[in-house]
Amino acid sequence: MEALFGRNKEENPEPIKAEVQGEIPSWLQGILLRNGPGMHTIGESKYNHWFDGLALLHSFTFKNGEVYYRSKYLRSDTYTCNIEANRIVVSEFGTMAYPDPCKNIFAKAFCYLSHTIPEFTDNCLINIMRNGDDYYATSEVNFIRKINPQTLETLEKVDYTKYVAVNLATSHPHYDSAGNVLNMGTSIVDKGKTKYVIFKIPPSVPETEKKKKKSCLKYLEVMCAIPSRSLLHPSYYHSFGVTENYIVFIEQPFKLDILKLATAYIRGVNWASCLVFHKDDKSWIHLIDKKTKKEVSTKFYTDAMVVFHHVNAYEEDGHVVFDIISYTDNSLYQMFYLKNLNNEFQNHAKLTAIPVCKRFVVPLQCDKDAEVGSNLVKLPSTTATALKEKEGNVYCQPEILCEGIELPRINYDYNAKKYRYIFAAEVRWSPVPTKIVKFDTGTKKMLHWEEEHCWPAEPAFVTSPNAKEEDDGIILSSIVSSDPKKLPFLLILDAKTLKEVARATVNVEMHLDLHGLFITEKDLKTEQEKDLKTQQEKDLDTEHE
Ligand SMILES: CC(C)=CCC/C(C)=C/C=C/C(C)=C/C=C/C(C)=C/C=C/C=C(C)/C=C/C=C(C)/C=C/C1=C(C)CCCC1(C)C
Ligand SMILES: [Fe+2]
Repeated sequence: MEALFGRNKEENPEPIKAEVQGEIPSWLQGILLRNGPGMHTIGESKYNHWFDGLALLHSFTFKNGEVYYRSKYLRSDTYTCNIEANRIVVSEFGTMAYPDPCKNIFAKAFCYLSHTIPEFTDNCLINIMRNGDDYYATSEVNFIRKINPQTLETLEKVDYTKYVAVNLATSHPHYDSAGNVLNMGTSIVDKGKTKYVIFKIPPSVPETEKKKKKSCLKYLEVMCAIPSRSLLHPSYYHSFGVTENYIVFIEQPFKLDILKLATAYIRGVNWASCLVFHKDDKSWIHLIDKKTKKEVSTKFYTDAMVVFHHVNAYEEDGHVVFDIISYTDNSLYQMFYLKNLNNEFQNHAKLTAIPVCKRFVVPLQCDKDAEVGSNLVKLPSTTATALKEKEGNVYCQPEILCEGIELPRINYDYNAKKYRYIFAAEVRWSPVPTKIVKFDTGTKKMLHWEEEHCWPAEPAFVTSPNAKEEDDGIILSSIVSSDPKKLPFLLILDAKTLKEVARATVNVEMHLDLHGLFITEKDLKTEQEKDLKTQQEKDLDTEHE
């Protein structure tokens, strides 16, 4: 346990050929690229929290039925500074470091009101984001780190604040069919006008600008800004939902306390202690119309909850339906403190609220004449309700879809559309993913894959060629083992049956990761190809001149 969570993992930057059992589908060509914390001790100093660890990228490359594994630490400025100092010198969410680049700023009381934004960590350990031909390691602060998806090399550091006024941004962006990135961030240092900002990044730069080799981020567009209900207590959020016409944002009572943040450094506490769950408050559900860029004016709310992952959202007969994994408290973050994840974790690392997959249904037409107390949901397929209240507010009560799943993924071709299947890791009361599950939201039936001592990572769905049905494809997951004698492997399951198709075993110490994505062969461009493309475009331009 200790070994799986807290022990530093070695990187293996050169490709290692995996031993394949079963048959890798011949059409499966590309790279599964994933991110997660790999180093928690630097010299004598240790991070407090598992989500603080230095980002370790790893990938499985599928080529002609063979699989190659590699891993490499993200060479973030955080990594470099820490390794040079041989101790933790940059603060992470769960670990305050001294000295720290933030010192000059946060030593001044109430400096959050000033315009100076301190340089935060660029240890992007949570996910991978695709933007056109570019790939980034992401976290939840204003920095993202461009990476080479084939070699795992770290490229430039990109600062969102140069393009949009956000101090935080999610590591779970969405993508539309045109390849635009849609993401959300929070602006907390803009003259006290705390707000949530929804923005869009195009997949390429305008034709006329191509010669200048500018970044797509230069063409970032702000779609909408939603003022925070409380200027000093913006909500924390880890993801959001999209439907064809709307963005779904939950302003949950799991909030950052800005006054506490401003004094955290001098008080000697971590940033995480400034995140507070107000169990008696409401969770507000915001729907933003993508076309008008305005919020739906009806006030929808539900009970207090803590949400990290949205599963999917869609519209059906005048309703917005969205599925999330929710908790009734903040024990998930507490559970991942490394002091709890030792060999006696069974006693220390326990959730007091298990993840529950819930379906909310929000009516788009709120009949003015509807009686107070009436249910505005007209969908026969769900037990979720939306009750009209006196003040015109609408109180939403969810339908419970299932319990004990996390790290949800779907066939992303069905994102924002009516869908049926959720792929996820099964978790109960401890931070141990025990099974891979496929949940059918229609029949409520579940399929499982499990093996003794095996801890599966978030399952990624890859569509098969000529797919007709939603689950025509395979599931990829990297599996680590709590039995030191058992080697880690990449697992391929048939997404229809959840039966094993093949596995590729690697003789390395693999880390537990968080999130990632699959890049198909055709989307992979070598740096030479990218340069060639730019050159061809330049040549075309000169021909036209
Ligand atoms: C063992 C496994 C893998 C599975 C088991 C199954 C299971 C239960 C899975 C559950 C998984 C979940 C729910 C994962 C969630 C991951 C999260 C929430 C990561 C957040 C990171 C947030 C990060 C890094 C946030 C960093 C934020 C920072 C540094 C903020 C800094 C800040 C500073 C410095 C001052 C100004 C304020 C501000 C807050 C912006
Ligand atoms: Fe996440």
